[in-house]
Amino acid sequence: MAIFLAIKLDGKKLSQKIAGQLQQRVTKLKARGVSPKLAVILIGDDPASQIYVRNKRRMAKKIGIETSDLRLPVATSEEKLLQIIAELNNDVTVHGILVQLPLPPQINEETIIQAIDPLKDVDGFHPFNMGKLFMGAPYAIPCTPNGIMQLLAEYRIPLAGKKVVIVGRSNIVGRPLAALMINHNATVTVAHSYTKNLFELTRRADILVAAVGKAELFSQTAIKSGAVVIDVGINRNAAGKLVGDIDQIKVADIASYLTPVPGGVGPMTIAMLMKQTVDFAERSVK
Ligand SMILES: NC(=O)C1=CN([C@@H]2O[C@H](COP(=O)(O)OP(=O)(O)OC[C@H]3O[C@@H](n4cnc5c(N)ncnc54)[C@H](OP(=O)(O)O)[C@@H]3O)[C@@H](O)[C@H]2O)C=CC1
Ligand SMILES: Nc1nc(=O)c2c([nH]1)NC[C@@H]1CN(c3ccc(C(=O)N[C@@H](CCC(=O)O)C(=O)O)cc3)C=[N+]21
Repeated sequence: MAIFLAIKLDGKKLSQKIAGQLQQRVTKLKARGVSPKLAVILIGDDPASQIYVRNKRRMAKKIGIETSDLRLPVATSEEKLLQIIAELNNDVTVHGILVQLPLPPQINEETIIQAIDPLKDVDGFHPFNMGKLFMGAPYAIPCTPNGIMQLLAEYRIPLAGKKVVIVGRSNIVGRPLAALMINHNATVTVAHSYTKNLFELTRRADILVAAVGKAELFSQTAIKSGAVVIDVGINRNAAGKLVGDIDQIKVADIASYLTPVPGGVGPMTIAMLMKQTVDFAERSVK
């Protein structure tokens, strides 16, 4: 049997290359009097969101994107949040608005997402943007799925006619990624917690995307020899170490390509968030 030593899909490196390109676009925008600005709202203290906010601030600073981080107490009311979003929608100096998910239970996620101006919706979660994406004519693309597509394109990994299995059907990752993969002519299967014989299914995938949130759920027996494996999961293992949904060491022996954790999908998510903000700022002057 062929032994593959997987090629690393280096999201950290590609995100830095993209940051360099964005820096130049931001310089041009600033020369025209427009300073791209992203507003981030974080309610409470979800650990994955904390990492995200920190890394975002760092990359925005490097590129020259202004950020305003609003940290609100976990008891914030839905009315208060809606009022803040309305102000940001009306603020012409703000090009992108992102509300960190998950939200505390007193706030309805759907209500909040629908309150964001779709033209400032950098996450691409508004039904207008999700609808456009599923119809094959996206306006804003959710950042994590977009980052995955950019990484596959950078390494010239073909998608047309490939069997893609996505495990996870969240609005953040699985569903929009399924739409993008369909748009790129892949044959897509989406698995979730009700899926039967999960590993039998994933073993047939040419490209496997794991977006579950269960530390090292997928090992060798779940993967076809030579498959491309994308690890979206961000988890802490028993020893407190940051690990993905893939058993990286074992799967590296049989996959052809593999995204590391950290340094794979995570940095690409941030790069795509920055790109979306710059895209919106450019559209505001055209
Ligand atoms: N690197 C990055 O940029 C990002 C990383 N993440 C990480 O990715 C992971 C997933 O995030 P997110 O999509 O928001 O998570 P959610 O919890 O919203 O979704 C998890 C999905 O996995 C499914 N699932 C749960 N258990 C199983 C199982 N045993 N077998 C098969 N499917 C299962 C769920 O099924 P069901 O729908 O039936 O409940 C659900 O569809 C997390 O670790 C998160 O931290 C998230 C966003 C960005
Ligand atoms: N409205 C909204 N949009 C999101 O896109 C969103 C969200 N809410 N809530 C939380 C999840 C999670 N998420 C991550 C993004 C980047 C890293 C990231 O930078 N990861 C690095 C970090 C490593 C580290 O610093 O330890 C890496 O994987 O290399 C992690 C997690 C976006 N999410």
